[in-house]
Amino acid sequence: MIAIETVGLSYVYPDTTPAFEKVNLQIKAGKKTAILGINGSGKTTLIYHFNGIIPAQQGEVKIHGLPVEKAHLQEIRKKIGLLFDNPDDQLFSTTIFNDIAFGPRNLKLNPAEVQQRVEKALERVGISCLAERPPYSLSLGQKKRAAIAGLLAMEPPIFAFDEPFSGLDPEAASHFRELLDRLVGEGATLVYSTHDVDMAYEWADEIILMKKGKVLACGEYDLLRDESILQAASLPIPALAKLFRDTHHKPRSVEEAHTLINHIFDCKPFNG
Ligand SMILES: Nc1ncnc2c1ncn2[C@@H]1O[C@H](COP(=O)(O)OP(=O)(O)OP(=O)(O)O)[C@@H](O)[C@H]1O
Repeated sequence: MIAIETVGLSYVYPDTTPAFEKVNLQIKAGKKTAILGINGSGKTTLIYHFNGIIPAQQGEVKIHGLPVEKAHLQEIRKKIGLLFDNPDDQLFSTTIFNDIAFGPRNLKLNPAEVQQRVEKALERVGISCLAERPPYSLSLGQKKRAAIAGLLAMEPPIFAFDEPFSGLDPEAASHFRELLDRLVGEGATLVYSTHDVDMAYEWADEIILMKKGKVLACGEYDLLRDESILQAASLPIPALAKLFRDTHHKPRSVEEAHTLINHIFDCKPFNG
């Protein structure tokens, strides 16, 4: 099943800067898809098209087959939750609780259900103790968690994240990844933008590689073992792909590489 589809999608900013041109994509449901590219590739502008924050100028976007257009925006925003790179763009209420409750209240859910969704979302991102704090008083990582809780409370089947791990410390990033993995395990679709090839290699099922507003390649994560494609995108080959380049092994995490190396050294004593 296709979660997000774009056909011939192009966008030029009002000052005539082109963001991307004729983008044709199919993002699979239930997968983690990384939109990978250097700065200015068009990743953010593309993601903002997914829920209609930026309306399509040319071409179209469909979410679960439903065109993203004004008449469907309410329905579209139930289907896809979008996280901005900067959580300050997403948090605007007097308290974190009210912020997270904003979406469910808009859905006209009864107060008990709103309360239950907010509490569950706060708990999932580990910030229940911050419910009554005003957003401005939180650290960046805490704000990011609060913004994510706002999406979780809407229970959409698709999540789109612009640079989800920027500004998070390693522990917070790791918790966030675990949370997102759980969501995907429960059937959610995840699409995120990044310029981090190592992260995309380790933590994406599918890759969309962009540069200067063009999609250079789409495919499974091991597309990132292809040095010529990465060169065209002005990106380096992932460290693990480089380390195991001349072997048939494809470890995707340091832990997997560690296990593999131990196994190799157990079999053949190391004399170096
Ligand atoms: N508000 C704007 N007005 C004019 N041009 C813009 C605007 N926002 C982005 N652009 C331009 O559109 C192009 C794509 O930008 P975009 O932010 O979508 O890329 P990106 O891949 O997300 O970059 P980054 O990794 O730096 O966030 C760039 O050339 C950028 O300068």
